[in-house]
Amino acid sequence: MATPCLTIKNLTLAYADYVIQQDLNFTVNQGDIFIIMGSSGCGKSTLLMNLIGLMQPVKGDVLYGEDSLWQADHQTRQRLLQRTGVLFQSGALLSSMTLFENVALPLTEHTRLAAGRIRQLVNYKLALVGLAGFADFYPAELSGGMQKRAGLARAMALDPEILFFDEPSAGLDPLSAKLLDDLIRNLRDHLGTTIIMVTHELASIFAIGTNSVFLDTETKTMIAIGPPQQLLAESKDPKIIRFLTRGETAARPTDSPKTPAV
Ligand SMILES: Nc1ncnc2c1ncn2[C@@H]1O[C@H](COP(=O)(O)OP(=O)(O)OP(=O)(O)O)[C@@H](O)[C@H]1O
Repeated sequence: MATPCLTIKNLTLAYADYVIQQDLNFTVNQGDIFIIMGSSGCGKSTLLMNLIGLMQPVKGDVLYGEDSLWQADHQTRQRLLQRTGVLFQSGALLSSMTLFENVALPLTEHTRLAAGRIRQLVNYKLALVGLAGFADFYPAELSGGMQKRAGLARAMALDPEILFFDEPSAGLDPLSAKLLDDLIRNLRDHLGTTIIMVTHELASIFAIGTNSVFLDTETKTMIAIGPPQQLLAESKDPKIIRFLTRGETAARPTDSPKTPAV
């Protein structure tokens, strides 16, 4: 049976009085690769910030397992957030540090592990993302795909239960994007990490998404939830169909069971 990892309850997101999304209710289960999708500006990144403690919702709550993120005191919130890792669009590596130092940073900041143990863990994480042998390189000496994978190694440094990604494959060529998808799926399969990903890359959405939510700009709320393939095959909402077929299909034909091509 599916175990809830993150529960989003009646969430309303706003910048001051400007409501971005409201009445969001959904559950991310352990082991999901959960996609947050919707057109540009609908509020995907804003939702992510409310899930990772960087921005407080104006209403509702986020539960990590059974623990409230937003009713909790600061210390408890920090403890809950230590179970997470985040990879932002930019990869956010520190340019003045080598890959080794970048990946070691969360370990030196948040643990009391001995230097030798940290070295072992960093080398393991770099090997995990295919960057063994690049520990002494600086971010500027790497390709965009390698920088993303290094960012992933850093996000994985503290063995998070949940990994959040904001547009991980943005700016990558299709092959590097596919490699990153494969890596994300491997992490889920081998380490059991739950993945929550903001993206509008259709290839990634269909390749690795096990469940998804669709945020709508017009109504300012979610208008669909379900596995992406299922939404593509079954949704009757023109907005969802247009999005998932890159605008090639405006509405589902009623006389043909054929799935539109993507
Ligand atoms: N700091 C801010 N203050 C006020 N409004 C903001 C702020 N950040 C974002 N917004 C607005 O909130 C809305 C949602 O932005 P957000 O970046 O969450 O959307 P998104 O779906 O992630 O977009 P994209 O796909 O283009 O990255 C947009 O209208 C944006 O202009």
